[in-house]
Amino acid sequence: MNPARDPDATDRDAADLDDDFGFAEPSTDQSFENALAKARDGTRLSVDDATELLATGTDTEGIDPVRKEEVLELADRRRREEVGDEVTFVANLNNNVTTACNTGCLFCNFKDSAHAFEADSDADHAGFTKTPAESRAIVEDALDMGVYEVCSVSGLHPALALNEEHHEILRSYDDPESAVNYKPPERYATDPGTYVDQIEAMSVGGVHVHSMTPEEAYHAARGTDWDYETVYRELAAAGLDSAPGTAAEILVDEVRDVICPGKIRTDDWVDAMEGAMAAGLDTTSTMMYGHVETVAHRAEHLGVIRDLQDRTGGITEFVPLSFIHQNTPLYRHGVVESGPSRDEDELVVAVARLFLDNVDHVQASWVKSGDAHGLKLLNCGADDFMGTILSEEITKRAGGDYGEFRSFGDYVEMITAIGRTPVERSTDYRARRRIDPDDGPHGPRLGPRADGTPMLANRSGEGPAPDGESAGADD
Ligand SMILES: C[S@@+](CC[C@H](N)C(=O)[O-])C[C@H]1O[C@@H](n2cnc3c(N)ncnc32)[C@H](O)[C@@H]1O
Ligand SMILES: Nc1c(NC[C@H](O)[C@H](O)[C@H](O)CO)[nH]c(=O)[nH]c1=O
Ligand SMILES: N[C@@H](Cc1ccc(O)cc1)C(=O)O
Ligand code: SF4
Repeated sequence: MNPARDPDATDRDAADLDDDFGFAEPSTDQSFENALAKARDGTRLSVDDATELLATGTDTEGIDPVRKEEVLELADRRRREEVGDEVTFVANLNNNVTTACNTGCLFCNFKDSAHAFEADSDADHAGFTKTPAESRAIVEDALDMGVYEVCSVSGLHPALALNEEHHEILRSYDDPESAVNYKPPERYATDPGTYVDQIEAMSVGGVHVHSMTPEEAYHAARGTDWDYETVYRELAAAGLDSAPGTAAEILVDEVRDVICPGKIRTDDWVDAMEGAMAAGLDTTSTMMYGHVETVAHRAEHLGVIRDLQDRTGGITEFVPLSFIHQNTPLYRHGVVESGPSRDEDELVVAVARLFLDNVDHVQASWVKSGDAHGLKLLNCGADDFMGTILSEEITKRAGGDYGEFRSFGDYVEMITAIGRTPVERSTDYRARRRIDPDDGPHGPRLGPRADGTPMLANRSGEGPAPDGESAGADD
């Protein structure tokens, strides 16, 4: 066990942490000024350049406010040159299938110990497992509200297998629980079905199914010799349209060893993403930052994503995920004192825009940052403001309280308030609809059943939820 993951650690300051983790202090042979000049000229940035920009110079402690503004301004200009003044968002729904997971990531409070879900368990848990039929009903309901996409990411439930053949393989192990993290569905109070069952259930009425992260694809292949392309092809045949690039966290193994020792390593994550794209799926890419990593790790992570995109071209967007700390093991055990500062959020968005010259879209998240700061991030290089989502469990359980829903009316008001043009998009950004702010009331039109009716308007007595209040589907 890594001594850095001392569960009794308390009240350590950042300097101690650096020592404890044994991470090198960021320093490069590049200067901030040179890196900035390269960004200004549009020269492709190196990982060292990105480190300097993220640090506003590794030669000084902390973030220099004047240098930060220089980086943000360049990124905002680059955004305008590359994608213009439109701000996109998607009419979508989150449908997490299960919170049962034994992977033990220390930044995550979404998961519940899978033992608590067993039929004969007395343990209390606040989580859930949905059957395929329940998933279908939730998606059907959301289709009627006009959604284009269902985004589905879940815990690695021990009874989840790709398909029946996978169940047979997993069952055939001696001691499948410890050998391949498997327990048969009959041991649990609720059977989630197979991954294929869940995708088939959600793939209804022409909705776009965005699901199966690299970590889930690993789980869907565990104990077999199937490669990722084979797994994703099977899922695509069941109706999967694209894969979320979460489970990326920080794509540097010395950081993964600390925050998610049970997860796949960086090379495996990259393999899974390549497998998804070889199977013809689009993907998104993410980085969850602001916990134990240094700016050099963030820069290296961006390097991994840019290289992957050079090889594949299938990444539609980059989604920075600001670490929400309040209820997580990392914070409760005193390993970190907080998530990232707003300055860090702004610099991550800006440097992503400048460094990822082959990824068109950078997302700002109202779930992670709230409306006001989310809008600020749209002036630091971001051009997408995520989606309506209707339900949010990951950030909420981690302690975030910016709510679970934004209506088209909210979006139009926010985006026009910063002088930009609101645009409804498809998941892959190929379908785009500019919205005339004066032509309200606003609702989705790209979804297979969308007719412009405001979302939630056809639900009795329910209006859009104000900030901080739940408007999502019940789990
Ligand atoms: C909760 S997992 C669910 C899917 C699957 N189990 C996996 O790990 O890919 C999805 C992603 O949520 C993000 N996440 C989890 N906890 C978070 C937190 N406290 N703050 C910000 N993002 C978080 C992580 O990037 C993680 O990969
Ligand atoms: N940034 C967050 C997202 N982003 C995902 C988008 O809503 C959408 O699924 C994607 O852009 C593909 O079209 N989702 C969350 O649940 N939480 C976030 O913080
Ligand atoms: N990153 C995923 C979706 C996602 C993001 C953050 C989360 O906490 C959960 C899911 C995507 O856009 O493809
Ligand atoms: S991040 Fe995903 S794999 Fe890790 S504990 Fe949470 S749900 Fe499980």
